[in-house]
Amino acid sequence: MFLQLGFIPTLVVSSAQVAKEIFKTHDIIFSGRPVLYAAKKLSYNCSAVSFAPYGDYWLEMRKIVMLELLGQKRVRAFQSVREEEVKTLIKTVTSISTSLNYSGVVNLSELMVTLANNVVCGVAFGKKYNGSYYDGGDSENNGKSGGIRELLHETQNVLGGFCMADFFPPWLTWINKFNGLERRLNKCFRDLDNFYDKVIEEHYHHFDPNHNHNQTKHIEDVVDVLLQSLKDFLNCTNLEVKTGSNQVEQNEDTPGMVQRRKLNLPPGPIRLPIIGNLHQLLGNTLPHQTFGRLSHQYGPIMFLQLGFIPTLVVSSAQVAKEIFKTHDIIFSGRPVLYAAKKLSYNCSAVSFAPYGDYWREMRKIVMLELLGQKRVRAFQSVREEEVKTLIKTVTSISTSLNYSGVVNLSELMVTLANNVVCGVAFGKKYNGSYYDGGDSENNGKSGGIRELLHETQNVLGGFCMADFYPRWLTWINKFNGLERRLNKCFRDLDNFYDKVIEEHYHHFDPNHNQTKHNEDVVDVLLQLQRDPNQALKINNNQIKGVITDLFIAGTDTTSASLVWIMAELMMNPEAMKRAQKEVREVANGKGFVEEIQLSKLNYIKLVIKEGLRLHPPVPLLVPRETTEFCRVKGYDIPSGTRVFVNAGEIGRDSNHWEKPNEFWPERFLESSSSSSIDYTGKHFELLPFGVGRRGCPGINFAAVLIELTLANLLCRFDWELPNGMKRQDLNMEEVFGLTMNKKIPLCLVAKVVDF
Ligand code: HEM
Repeated sequence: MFLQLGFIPTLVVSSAQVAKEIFKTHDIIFSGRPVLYAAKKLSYNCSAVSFAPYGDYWLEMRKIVMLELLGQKRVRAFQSVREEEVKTLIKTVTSISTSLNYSGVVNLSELMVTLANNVVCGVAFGKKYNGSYYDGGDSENNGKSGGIRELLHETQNVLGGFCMADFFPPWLTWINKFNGLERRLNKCFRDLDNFYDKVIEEHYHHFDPNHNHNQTKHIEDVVDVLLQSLKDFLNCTNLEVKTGSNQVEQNEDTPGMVQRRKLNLPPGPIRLPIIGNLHQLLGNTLPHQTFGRLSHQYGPIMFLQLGFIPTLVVSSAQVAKEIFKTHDIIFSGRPVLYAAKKLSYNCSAVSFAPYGDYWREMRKIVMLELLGQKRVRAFQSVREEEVKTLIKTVTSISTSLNYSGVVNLSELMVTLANNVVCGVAFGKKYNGSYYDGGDSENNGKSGGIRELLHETQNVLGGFCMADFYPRWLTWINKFNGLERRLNKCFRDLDNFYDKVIEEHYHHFDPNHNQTKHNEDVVDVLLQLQRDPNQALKINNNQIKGVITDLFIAGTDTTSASLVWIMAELMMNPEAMKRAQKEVREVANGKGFVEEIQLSKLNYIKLVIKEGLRLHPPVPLLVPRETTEFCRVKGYDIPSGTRVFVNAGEIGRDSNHWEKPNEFWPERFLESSSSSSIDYTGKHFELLPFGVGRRGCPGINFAAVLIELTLANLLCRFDWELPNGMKRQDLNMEEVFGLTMNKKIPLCLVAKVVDF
């Protein structure tokens, strides 16, 4: 039977036959657990078995529980605990039945609870804790206020009670503030947590040969077993608890018992309560510059707390190498960010999918079918046509009186990159309004697709407080306008994509009157959708997610690179002269460099490398998130740590680069020491496209477009600064966003060169 409980689609199974079909055929699919409000908190962010999401982590934890705690051998080992408790029960019943006070009436309900609690206590902790949890449960206050039995009773009640927020979207959890549930839950959690801390502390002594614990020999209990596996895992000879300036005891928000130990975290600035180091990030400088400055003080592996988020910042090639050579998989997660989640159709595209089988399949599709060398070559005509249009536009502006010859290269580069990605993705340009499917011409005006993509970049790249706090705080976005902007963006993009997909259905209809066209990305994805041999069945939302990926990851990055490279060439006339000489020789009097001739351009490639070194368009890469606990350079890195690799800082590290702040393409010439360094992720000194499994898959796509465009801008025109401006007056400031753009648009005068 199907029901809708609040916002939650709900299935109720009420016969053996249906249960059999489900669990014989679809057991894995039905093995997830919902994230329930109280259970999440009390199970330490779903880190135990019962509420862990189905997956590798749950499998490991269940293995531990089955092997070490609940397997037959272990159950047998606790025989004496059970027998002792049942004997105590019998004694109690006997004494009540013979006592005059109780007139022989036994409250079996109460006694069964006591029995079960005592057995679990004995098995879990090696002794009964009947007392108050304030003193670690040692005093005797059987069932009275402040007692452990009472605390467990309250925990059961909180877990079992009706919670409105479990049936509505996460932002509605604020309701629990008013109905008292949050207060009760927090109190329960705090009391349990304090009690557990004391129990664990007591158990540490069982491992310490020097501790005078005057213990009687005891059966190994559950806490002993878990501490032993932690000890084995950490390969420690003792469970010494370290102390130091940057060590925290982690007990929530990061799955796994390992985090219950004091961690030896990398150095970092002092954290303030609640905001951690967020205030440092919100200063006047840009995040990669702030991180750069802090890393000079705290080192190339630095730990911060941004709001509630443990954060690692990597600022040297050496640390990046250690991480991505040794722990690439652990560092291949992505955090779930508020705006990215919505705009990537619930992380269903490549860039924000969590690391795992689904991401692997989607990335394979994107690499094989959309961004691989063969496919990139197939789109040569789209690129050449767009670069020719660009040259025509610049020519017409430079000869027109209206514009006094001044070309806004920043704007033209965005148009170029958008048009190329549109051509590749949809088979045609959509410059118009998204209300009519983008067909009318309203280049960049209100309601236009370019404007919509621009707003999408802004929403994605803006600062979102909820990305640094627990999920229930996302209601903030209702008040600061982000949610409204995000929903509008999503709706408009979604409507537009629907129309584009609808149009593409006709390409598969033999009766539809079509003109011949090149196969575009939407065609390829729709074909895969119909392919019965395709392992991953992709739906329309996934197709939309992939298209968003191409636009968001591929347009601004490419245009920003071109703008920065042109700006650097304007600042360095010698390099400009040398680059122009090369392209004009290769063009051989034709006035246009074709793609096939790009392989002859050597110096241009060095210019691009140098531009990307000084101005990586995504200077902190796309944030990663660790999927497990690991150690780097002797430091503990907890699971769920957000990771920024400061490619901007690494590219200007004076330990690796001579004259690091100078634009000097010659550093990559064959005769020099940096000649072998390229940007494909093999050399950790230069990481504009990222690194490892999650490195940029669009590298070929971007490289060929940047080379072709730059070559032709330099071939066809001589460039000058407008209005008598001097080189040193050219503003090279950066502006914060998803992509690091030049703050002031690059406006230059183009002089057409005759061929
Ligand atoms: C100059 C141009 C470009 C630069 C500098 C750039 C840079 C990056 C960076 C730094 C990352 C994150 C890598 C990491 O986490 O290690 C990335 C990821 C990505 N890029 Fe690019 N990119 C560019 C162009 C493109 C293009 C043209 C496309 C597609 C048309 C593209 C598609 C992607 C995708 C899908 C991802 C996510 C990969 C994943 O998470 O598995 N990029 N890019």
